Amino acid sequence: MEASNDISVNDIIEECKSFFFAGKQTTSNLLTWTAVLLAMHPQWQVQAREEVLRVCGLRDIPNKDDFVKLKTLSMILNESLRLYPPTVATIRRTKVDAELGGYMIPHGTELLIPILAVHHDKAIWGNDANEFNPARFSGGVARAAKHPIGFIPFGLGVRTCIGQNLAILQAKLALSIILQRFSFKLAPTYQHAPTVLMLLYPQYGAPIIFQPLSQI
Ligand code: HEM
Repeated sequence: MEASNDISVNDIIEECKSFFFAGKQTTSNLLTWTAVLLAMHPQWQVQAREEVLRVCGLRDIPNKDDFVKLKTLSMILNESLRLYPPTVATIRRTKVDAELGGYMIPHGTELLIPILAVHHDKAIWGNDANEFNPARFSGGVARAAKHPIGFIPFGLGVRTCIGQNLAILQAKLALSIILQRFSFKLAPTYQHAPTVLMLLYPQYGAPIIFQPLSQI
């Protein structure tokens, strides 16, 4: 029997499941790590809050014109995605025999692209590769690393993440609203233990204490 090119109901259900998984945990993961990093580095939290208040005021939810002005927040999100990329690796399979960096890769070989390792490579990021320094992104993503594709939290090429703009938009929106209203710090029970369970998670959770700015 000839295979049908029609999209079945089952195909659509499977696509929806992919989008729910690919979209939800990754973005909430990004928000978690960014909150942890801002709690660990209060000077960046203050800078991010000052920017949000300057651009959006005390209560207004950022609109589409505001988003491009939130440069510090963009730098912070990029640095968070660099240090703690929710997706730690991606995979490619060669369709033909290929040569890559002087190596012959036979057709059908699976290659693991270690996003987490690339993001912590001192040859690409310098000696402070393991430190939180959003300022490295101040000249834009292209200038942050010594290699043009040193920053790949959303993968690369034709199969790059389809939801990356949505993820950044959601993260900026959520963080702006939080920064406008709360100051936050790590709870004494926080233990820093990034671990991979499909995605990169804080193994013992991320207990954070939020204090309304109105009470400070
Ligand atoms: C911080 C949030 C996110 C991160 C870190 C992330 C990361 C990634 C990565 C690394 C890939 C593999 C790309 C490659 O192999 O080159 C991917 C693929 C994908 N992502 Fe995301 N993603 C995020 C958010 C989202 C959102 C919000 C959606 C949808 C609403 C989404 C949907 C997808 C889909 C459908 C693919 C498969 C694309 C394809 O194979 O053509 N992702 N993502």
